[in-house]
Amino acid sequence: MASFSKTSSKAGSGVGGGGWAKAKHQSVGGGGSTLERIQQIELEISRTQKNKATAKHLGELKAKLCKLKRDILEPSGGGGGKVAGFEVQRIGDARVGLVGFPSVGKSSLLTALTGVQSEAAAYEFTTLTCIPGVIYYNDVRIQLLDLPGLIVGASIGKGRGRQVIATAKSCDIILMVLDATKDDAQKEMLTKELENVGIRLNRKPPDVTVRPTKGGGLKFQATVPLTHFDEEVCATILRQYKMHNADVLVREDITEDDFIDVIDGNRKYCKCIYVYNKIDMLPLAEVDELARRPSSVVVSVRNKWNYDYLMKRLWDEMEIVRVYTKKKGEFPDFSDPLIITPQRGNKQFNVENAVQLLHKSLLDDFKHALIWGSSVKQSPQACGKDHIVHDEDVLQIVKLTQAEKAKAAHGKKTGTTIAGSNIKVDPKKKDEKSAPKS
Ligand SMILES: Nc1nc2c(ncn2[C@@H]2O[C@H](COP(=O)(O)OP(=O)(O)OP(=O)(O)O)[C@@H](O)[C@H]2O)c(=O)[nH]1
Ligand SMILES: [K+]
Ligand SMILES: [Mg+2]
Repeated sequence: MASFSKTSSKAGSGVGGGGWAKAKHQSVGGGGSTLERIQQIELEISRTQKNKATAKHLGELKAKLCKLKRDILEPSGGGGGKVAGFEVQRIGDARVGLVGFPSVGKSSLLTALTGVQSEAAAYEFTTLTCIPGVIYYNDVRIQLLDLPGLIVGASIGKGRGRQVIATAKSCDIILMVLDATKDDAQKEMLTKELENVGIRLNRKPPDVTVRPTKGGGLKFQATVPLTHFDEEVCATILRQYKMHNADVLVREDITEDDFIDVIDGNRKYCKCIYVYNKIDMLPLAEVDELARRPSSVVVSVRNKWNYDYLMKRLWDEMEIVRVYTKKKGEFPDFSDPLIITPQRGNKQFNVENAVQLLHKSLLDDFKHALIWGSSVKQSPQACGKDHIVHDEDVLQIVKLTQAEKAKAAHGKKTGTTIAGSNIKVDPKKKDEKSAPKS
C-alpha cells in the first residue's frame, strides 16, 4: 500500500490544474478559479441523485473534486504558508490535539489538564498560535496541543485553518472539543473540514489493494458483494488519475469515496474522542444522552467535572504498551518504562521492539528474555525475539555467554545452528541479503 501511494502521488502531480482543464469528459465548466470550480462540482454532486445510472458520473466528479482540493492544499508555487508559533517540537510519547470551533473551551481544558496557562476568554479567537502542554499519566508523557478555533472553510485556508489542520495532522489522537449547549451541526461541520484535508476520524483504511501494472488494462476483483461500487466506477476514477493499467482487489463493501482515498493517498486515519464541554449548562437528561454517544466524553472545565474519565478514555484509545526492565537479581525499574505506541508503528510489539528501544547493540548477544506479566503463561518465562509483549510486562535480558557467542560465530561461518535457538543460518544467503543493491 505504501509503495502504491508513492506511485499515485506521482501520477497525481502530473494531473494538476492544467491537466484537469484539458480532460475530455468534462461536464462542469472548466473556467474560473480553482475555488469556483470546486463550488461548481460540489453543486453538481449535490444535485445528482445517487443511483446505479449516475454512479460512474459521480465517481468522476468526486475524483476531480479531490484533485482540485489537493491543488488548494498543496500549492505548487511553494511559499510555505508557515506561520510563526505553529512549529512546536514534538516531545513525550504521544501527541494529542485539541480541535474545535472558537470558544468551546479548548484553552480552558489545556490549562486544566496540563497546568500550562493558555489564555481563555469569552471572545472568539482568543488563541492564535499552538500552545503545548504535557500531561503525565501512568508514567507516560502525553503532549497536548491547544490550537486556534477552526471555522467553516478552514480546509480551504480560512482563519488559520491550514496551519491548525496541518498541526492536527501531526497528532496521534484528536480531541474534538464541542460546546454541549450547541447543536450537533458543529460536529458534522468540523468533521467535514477535517475530511476535506484527508483526515479520517475513527475509521480504518479501506481494505483495497491497487497495483499499477505496465499493461493489460484494469483487472478488477472483489472478494465480497459490492453494493456501492463496481468495475465501471473504478475504471472511471482511475482514468481521472491517468491510471489505465492496474490490478485492483477490493476486500470490503466500499464506496467511491473510499476508493478515491486509496488512489489519492496521503490520508491520515486518526482516532478521535468527542469531548462535550460546558455540561454545567445542560439539564441532566441531555448530558446523559451525550455521554452515551460513541467515542464521546462529557466534561465541564468550569466545574472540573469528569477529567478522570476523560484521561482514562484517552489512555485506552492510545493503546500504549509499557514494558518495565530489570537487571538480574534486582527489582524492576518501575519509574521509567519502555513505551511503545501503536500510532507510530505496528499494533503488536515483540521483545525485539522493546530491546531495540533500550539499545540496538543489546540484540547482538541476546539469548532470550525472561518475561513476567500477562503475556506469558508462567512468570517468568523465557521468550524469543518474536514474543508479543503486553502492557506492564517486566523484561529481563539474558545474554549469550562467551562460549555460546563463540559457538554462534562458528555456526555462522559453517552454517550450523545458533546457540540458544534452533534457527539455522546459511552464511551464503545472509551475505546475499546484506550485499548492497545497486
Ligand atoms: N459554562 C462553562 N463555560 C466554560 C467552560 N469551559 C470554558 N468556558 C468558557 O468558555 C469561554 C471560552 O473558553 P476558551 O478556553 O477561551 O475557549 P477556546 O476554545 O480556547 O477559544 P478560542 O481560543 O477563542 O478558540 C470562556 O469564557 C470560558 O470561561 C465550562 O465548562 N462551562
Ligand atoms: K475564546
Ligand atoms: Mg483558545
